[in-house]
Amino acid sequence: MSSKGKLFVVSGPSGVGKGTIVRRLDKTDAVLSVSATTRQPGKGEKDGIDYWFISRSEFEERIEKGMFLEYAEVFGNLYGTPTDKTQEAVESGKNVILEIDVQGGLQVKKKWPEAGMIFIMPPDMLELEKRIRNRARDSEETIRKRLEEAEKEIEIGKKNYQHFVVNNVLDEAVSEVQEIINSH
Ligand SMILES: Nc1nc2c(ncn2[C@@H]2O[C@H](COP(=O)(O)OP(=O)(O)O)[C@@H](O)[C@H]2O)c(=O)[nH]1
Ligand SMILES: Nc1ncnc2c1ncn2[C@@H]1O[C@H](COP(=O)(O)OP(=O)(O)O)[C@@H](O)[C@H]1O
Repeated sequence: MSSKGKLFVVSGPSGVGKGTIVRRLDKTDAVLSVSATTRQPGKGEKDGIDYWFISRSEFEERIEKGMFLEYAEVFGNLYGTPTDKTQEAVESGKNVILEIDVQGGLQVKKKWPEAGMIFIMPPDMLELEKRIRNRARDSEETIRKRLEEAEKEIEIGKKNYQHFVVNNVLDEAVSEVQEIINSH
């Protein structure tokens, strides 16, 4: 008999390095949840690997059917965590890591109070801006929106999350998140 896995939420402002960190976590006893989204796939992104890319009408149908553990609209697109896959992984004894925004994080916390809530902080706002710019993916308009949104997300994070990790030196941030997961 294997015991059940645990659920971890990893949030933080866009560009802080959440994706980079969660990709480097130990996957021996953990899986990354693959979210559904209505946004278009980016260059090199694969369906079922990075996201499940679905239409808005399909997404809305799945909301109606109660198929999401949580969902939220972020920068004009819908994002959601499929309940079935999360449940299956937890039942099979795997920890599940959800890299989701703070609105979704709060929904998970309500439904699943024992979830580990991890918030990734930037060293400072200038460094966050640099990282968003380095990605060279967003327009000036989008960059400004993401930075504005970042301030709000950090406020919500501070009030509602349990663990805080500053992503300054990447290796150190990865180790800190790993340690939180291992000791939860
Ligand atoms: N609530 C919720 N947010 C999600 C989900 N999947 C991704 N997100 C968040 O949506 C935001 C945009 O993600 P993405 O389009 O990949 O862009 P990026 O993270 O800014 O590079 C990020 O804050 C993600 O954490 C999900 O299933 N639920
Ligand atoms: N500790 C770090 N120091 C410097 N750059 C970083 C660090 N962590 C991540 N980055 C870079 O910042 C950018 C945004 O990271 P990403 O993981 O896409 O962020 P998020 O998933 O939070 O939007 C990427 O170009 C990534 O390589």
